[in-house]
Amino acid sequence: MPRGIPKARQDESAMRFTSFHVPLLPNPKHMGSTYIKSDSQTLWARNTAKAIAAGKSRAVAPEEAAPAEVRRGSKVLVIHPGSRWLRIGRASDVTPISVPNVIARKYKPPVPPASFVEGVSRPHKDRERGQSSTVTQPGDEYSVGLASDDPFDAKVAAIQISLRDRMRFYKLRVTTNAPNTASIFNEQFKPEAIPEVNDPFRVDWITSPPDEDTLVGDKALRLSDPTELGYVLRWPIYGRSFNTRDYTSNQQVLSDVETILSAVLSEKYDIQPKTYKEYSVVLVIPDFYDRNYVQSLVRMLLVTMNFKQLCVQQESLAATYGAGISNGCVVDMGATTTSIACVDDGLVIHDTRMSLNMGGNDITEFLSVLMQKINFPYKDLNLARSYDWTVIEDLKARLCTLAEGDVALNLYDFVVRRPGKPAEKYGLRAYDEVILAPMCLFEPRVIEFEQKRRGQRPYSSPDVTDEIVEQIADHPTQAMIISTQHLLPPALPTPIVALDASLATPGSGLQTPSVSEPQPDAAPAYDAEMDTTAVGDNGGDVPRKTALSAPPPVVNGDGSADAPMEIVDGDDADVENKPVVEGAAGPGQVPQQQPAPQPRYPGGFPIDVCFEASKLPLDVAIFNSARAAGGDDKIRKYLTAVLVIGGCALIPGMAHALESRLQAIATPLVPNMEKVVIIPPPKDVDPRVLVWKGAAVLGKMDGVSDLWITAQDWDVLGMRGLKEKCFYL
Ligand SMILES: Nc1ncnc2c1ncn2[C@@H]1O[C@H](COP(=O)(O)OP(=O)(O)OP(=O)(O)O)[C@@H](O)[C@H]1O
Repeated sequence: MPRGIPKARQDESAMRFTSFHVPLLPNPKHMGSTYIKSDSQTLWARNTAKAIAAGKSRAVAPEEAAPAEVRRGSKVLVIHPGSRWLRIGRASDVTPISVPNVIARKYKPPVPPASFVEGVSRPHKDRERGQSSTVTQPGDEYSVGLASDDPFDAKVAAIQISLRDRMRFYKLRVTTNAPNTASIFNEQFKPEAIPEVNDPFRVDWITSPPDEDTLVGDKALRLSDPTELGYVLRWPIYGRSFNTRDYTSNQQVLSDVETILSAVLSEKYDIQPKTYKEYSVVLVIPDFYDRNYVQSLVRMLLVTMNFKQLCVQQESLAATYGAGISNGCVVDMGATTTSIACVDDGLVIHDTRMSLNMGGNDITEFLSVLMQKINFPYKDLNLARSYDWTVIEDLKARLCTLAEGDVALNLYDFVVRRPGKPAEKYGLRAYDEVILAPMCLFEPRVIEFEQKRRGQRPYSSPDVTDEIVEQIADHPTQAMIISTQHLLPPALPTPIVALDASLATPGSGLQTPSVSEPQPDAAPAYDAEMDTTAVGDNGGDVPRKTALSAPPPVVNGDGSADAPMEIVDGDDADVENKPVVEGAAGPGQVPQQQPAPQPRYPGGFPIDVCFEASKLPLDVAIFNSARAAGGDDKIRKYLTAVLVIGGCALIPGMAHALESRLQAIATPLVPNMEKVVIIPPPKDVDPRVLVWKGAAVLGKMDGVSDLWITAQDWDVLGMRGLKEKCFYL
């Protein structure tokens, strides 16, 4: 304080005694950036200058004078490719067009039949007989406690136990014998034919081979029998990359993506290839993206299709723009994937990104299996046919719920529309099937993760795989998430179980727990007893296990990810899915002496870390994502702002189902945990298009001009240019 001036007078005048300006500390978020630090950056300036010069010369050319009024964003296309839907539109549009992301391509005979990979468990009997058999006979008992040696029944029973506990907690009555009553009704139901004139939703099937070599979107799905008509039907995007199972080469899949895009632009927007150079593109990519996927798409758009310039945005970031928030944990539940990421002031926090290998398709499939257990009245159901898939998708959208209060033995109806036959109206009785199906996201034991990745080849070329390895090593989120699994007592029912210790044998690829030395990060062992009391006043309003049998703490001193092999999600059946090396000793056998080779996965880990993490139950994964953002403060911050989007967010009761389960996990683990809050999408905004809308907001902003990269930039800088312009890494 300056001498001679009483403190009171200083306060009164409120004047500073110096004009020296103390500069603010640099923002730590940007300190890692190399932006404007290397010579290569000057290319932006040069390319921008070139573009401006080109613009000026056009402006003086009278024949190319710009139109007086152009709506902002009308020359910007926003493209959000999904595994089921392609969302596309001009940034100036209010909503995008949603087109099924599918293509039918003429094929030289023999045409391969439509591929359908079962992603969820099925009863043994179904597997033996083929897909569309009914299982329950009138009088059969199908309920909790069923004495059956079929692992499928055991899995369903476990989900039912969880449901019953929740219903008991909410004091809801369980209807005994409901499956039986429903089975008898469904078995006897005879459909009623709807005359064509009375069916406003009748489908105009394509029954003879059309002239076009390719059909896209809805038109492709109208082929009565693609194989018979000489077409192969394929969905080029799967999960957060390309569908490599159904394509033999990367070029084929890219060619299909390009064909779909140009067909949609031409048919819906009348934008022809020769005018692509006038349009800029905002491309929405997954948060946990595959570099090679992004690389290929960008090259296709800038070089092959020749769009003017491009900007890439990650889904969760776009979602926060769409919702008008700057911080939150974004949970995007799509058809094949559920992705989670926390966004902090307009930046995706790397270590919080998670991608679960499950979504709406699993709910659809599981619903169909459950329906067949109660004698689904439409006997010919075959999910490989697109019109039968639509029947179950429609039932799912109308019937499925996550609100326990909605569980009742209800009567529903549905219509089957098949080529060459009149539409048929069926009646259906169902009980808890409508809630068990979506519960598979929280109890993924019925999902066959191993089966899903069978037949898929890595899209990346070898050198790009190395980049992914590097990426995982740099951002070991998933490794960390798995390695810290043992700290988590799960919400009811147990989503994580200890892996049978007998499997942790030398040569099995799994390590025997070592607890000889105390570890600093070791978690306290949990008691194995169940406690189904309520958690707290409001948030903890579900029964839960407050205690769980956790294995001995197994944290490697160096924090490596091999230790967590002692815990996996799922049930014992998942053990089959582990990378057990041939020749490993089984329980009670003498282990072989010679060390078996360790399977090597990306990042040098003995397990496929991303794959294992992709099996986590939804609530556990969200908690882990928030935890990966930092300490308890971050968990409180992100769990009080969970933004749920994507098609599955439309399931009634989803918000409460997430809230209650997350609260049950967080309350005992996080001191002073507040109430978990699920942020609804803005009023009247469909959660399926929120990401697109957010990206469109960006496409209309003036500031976005700093984010564009041109074909020249791409040519010189490639992915590096993209990262520096669009991601702020
Ligand atoms: N009302 C509804 N109730 C339940 N599920 C729904 C509803 N509407 C859509 N879905 C499901 O949402 C899923 C599609 O979600 P979305 O449109 O976000 O997919 P996508 O972006 O193509 O998928 P992905 O994110 O996996 O690439 C489908 O499984 C669909 O059945």
